[in-house]
Amino acid sequence: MIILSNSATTHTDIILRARALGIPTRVVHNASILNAVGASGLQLYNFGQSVSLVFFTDTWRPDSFYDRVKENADLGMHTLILLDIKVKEQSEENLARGRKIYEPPRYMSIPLAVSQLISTESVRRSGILDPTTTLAIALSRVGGGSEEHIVAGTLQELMEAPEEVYGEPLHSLVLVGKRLHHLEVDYAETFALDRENWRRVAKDVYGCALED
Ligand SMILES: C[S@@+](CC[C@H](N)C(=O)[O-])C[C@H]1O[C@@H](n2cnc3c(N)ncnc32)[C@H](O)[C@@H]1O
Repeated sequence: MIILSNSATTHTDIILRARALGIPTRVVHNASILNAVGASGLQLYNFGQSVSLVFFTDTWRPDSFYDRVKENADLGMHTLILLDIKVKEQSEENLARGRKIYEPPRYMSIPLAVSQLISTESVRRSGILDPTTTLAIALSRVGGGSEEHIVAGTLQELMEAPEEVYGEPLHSLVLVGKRLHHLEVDYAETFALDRENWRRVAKDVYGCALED
């Protein structure tokens, strides 16, 4: 059995279970969003823990990701947020009736992800996510040639941009940490919705030493 990369709990679990069954394993290292996120211009060694954001419902709004984001933010680190995908999901009724009918696939969009982050901030209130002063970078289809889209801005700018700006899923979002290097700002400026505001926030709010 060959596992393409061993970078997450799922992979480690599969390898350990295969070994326990006496199945030979071999890891072939592979590209992953965990390193391809470097396409944003943010340096990989400035990232903290990655988190996943799931679709909120009226009754289920899990926000434990916020604690990880806060830990990263307190250290000035960037946070990679993986966005929920729902494929091969059954409705409760079809599940209950044992019907193998699946709902259409759903992929969390960047504006939805940002609105969920802002609504979580309004509940948790640590002040780490602010619509106009938190910078973020949205990435879709990284490594997908002309289908790759990278868009940078404040949370508010990203939430208000039309969905077409982001291209097709899969999408990820990076919250920019305060320990921001001026080269990261310069590089990601190419992707900014509003270049002037990107530099202004980086300089005035993040305290990044930028040349005017
Ligand atoms: C299970 S996770 C990661 C799995 C994948 N094997 C990897 O390590 O890249 C799936 C999530 O990763 C992110 N993702 C994976 N590939 C991506 C890509 N090419 N561009 C942007 N985000 C991606 C999306 O947020 C997606 O919902």
